[in-house]
Amino acid sequence: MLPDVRERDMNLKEFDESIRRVKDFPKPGINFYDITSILTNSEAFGYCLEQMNLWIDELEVDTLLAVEARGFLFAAPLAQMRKIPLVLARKKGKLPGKTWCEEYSLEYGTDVVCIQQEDIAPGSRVLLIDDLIATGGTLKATAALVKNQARSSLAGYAAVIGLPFLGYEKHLDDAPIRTLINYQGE
Ligand SMILES: O=P(O)(O)OC[C@H]1O[C@H](OP(=O)(O)OP(=O)(O)O)[C@H](O)[C@@H]1O
Ligand SMILES: Nc1ncnc2[nH]cnc12
Repeated sequence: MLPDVRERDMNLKEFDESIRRVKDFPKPGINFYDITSILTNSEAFGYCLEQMNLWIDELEVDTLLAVEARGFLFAAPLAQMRKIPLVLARKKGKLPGKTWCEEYSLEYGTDVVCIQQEDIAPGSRVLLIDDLIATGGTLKATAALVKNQARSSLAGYAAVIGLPFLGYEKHLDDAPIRTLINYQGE
């Protein structure tokens, strides 16, 4: 479902046009939604931050957790705007100190995501942020770290782009999902 767009914001067509598509990347058959073209368009980037900021209030969030690498770009300015902690979920081997890690499957492979044990205060209410949700595997694994290891609760899942035809809703059924734009197929 496409989101409502307030009149003073970008309209949905303009926002859609700000997202570059790259066919057959990183593998044949994948239609890649490239958010770097949002970052070079300050109106589009600002629209993302403004809308995500509303989700922080709506979902009563006190901590942001961003997924490597493209989730960082949206979560970092938001965390600073709202003066709330930003926790990084990174691929295995990138974070120093004690970590919790979880393996997951991707649309195009498998990977391992980790967070630092000291970074989330137990009892936090965490919004997970990424650029795009495809199968939901990345966010599901990250959510498991928040709930089972960090003993915190999940306020929701947030991303710029959703690809619901890849089935993420069935994997992320334990908290609200928020996306700015959804694509229904290739
Ligand atoms: O919903 P899923 O099927 O899990 O897929 C979505 C994930 O895939 C992409 O990241 P990728 O693993 O390509 O890493 P990158 O951001 O570091 O390039 C994207 O940025 C999401 O994190
Ligand atoms: N189709 C896609 N476009 C961009 N990032 C992705 N991550 C997983 N699938 C993707």
